Amino acid sequence: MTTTILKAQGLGKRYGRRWALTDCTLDIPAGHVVGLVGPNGAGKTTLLKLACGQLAPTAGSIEVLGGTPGSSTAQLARVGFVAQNTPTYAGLTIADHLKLGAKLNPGWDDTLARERIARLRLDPTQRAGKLSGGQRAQLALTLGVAKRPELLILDEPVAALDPLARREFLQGLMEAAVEQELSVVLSSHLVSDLERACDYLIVLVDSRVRVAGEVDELLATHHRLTGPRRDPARLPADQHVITASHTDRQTTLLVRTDAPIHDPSWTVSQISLEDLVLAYMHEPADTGHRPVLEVQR
Ligand SMILES: Nc1ncnc2c1ncn2[C@@H]1O[C@H](COP(=O)(O)OP(=O)(O)OP(=O)(O)O)[C@@H](O)[C@H]1O
Repeated sequence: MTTTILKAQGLGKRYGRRWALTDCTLDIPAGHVVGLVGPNGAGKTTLLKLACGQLAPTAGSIEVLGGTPGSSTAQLARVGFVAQNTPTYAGLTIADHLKLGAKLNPGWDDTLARERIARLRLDPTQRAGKLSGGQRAQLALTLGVAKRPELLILDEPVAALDPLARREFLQGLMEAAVEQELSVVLSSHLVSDLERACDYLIVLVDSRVRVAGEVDELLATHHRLTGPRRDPARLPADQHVITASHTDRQTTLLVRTDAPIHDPSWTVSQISLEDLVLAYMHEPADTGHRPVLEVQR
């Protein structure tokens, strides 16, 4: 079993003169449910399509499960891809989709597919065009997991679903990940969904990776500091300021540091995953150790 599911080095993709992804360097370990988050147009779909071999890089390199994406039938069989809007064939029944899955995928697990459809109480004779958005997404997920890939990639699979359908979909995804020892990468705009489903996070903004790592580790190394007003540039060198906001008398910082914060003038508080994602979404690409979001109140 490969220990790295995705390794990108200086990866870039250009459409005409416009870069959709720039200088992307990533090393994602196996065994995680990885959340890829970022605003519209950040490059998420581009990265996911590069990972499954639907696009070829313009610059740099990408390896998935130790191989070149889309380079062989064997490589294609190891990676499942559920595209945006969970596409299915409207005129085909659920049973037809399973037959097609069996025909196209050498590792197809028909028992798993049928059991999953039964568990979801879906009627195999129903045409996909007559399913609800949530049911269609579940069908697409079933096709993805029954292929028995080592890595399943999903591009905004829950975007069109209501909160209950989203929860059921993510529950099914997490169960499949555990039961089948499957690594998963999914993109979403909804941090609350990522919080529930993911244990590894990548924030992509303006075609660049801003932060990537295990959720627990990211939350343990990012802190909100509140205290008397001060210049963030004078913080210890190991405290990297992600955002800074000030009132006349008070400064609030979101900092990243591996070391404990001893300065008694700060009140240190934990941050949520949403705080972390929003902070990095504000961070411009070329930051060093200087404060990156200055807000005057
Ligand atoms: N086929 C294409 N031709 C030209 N430009 C493209 C093409 N596909 C994507 N782009 C551009 O590349 C950038 C990244 O697009 P991408 O679809 O990867 O972003 P995204 O993060 O998935 O966005 P969203 O959240 O809206 O789905 C965007 O500026 C987009 O306009």
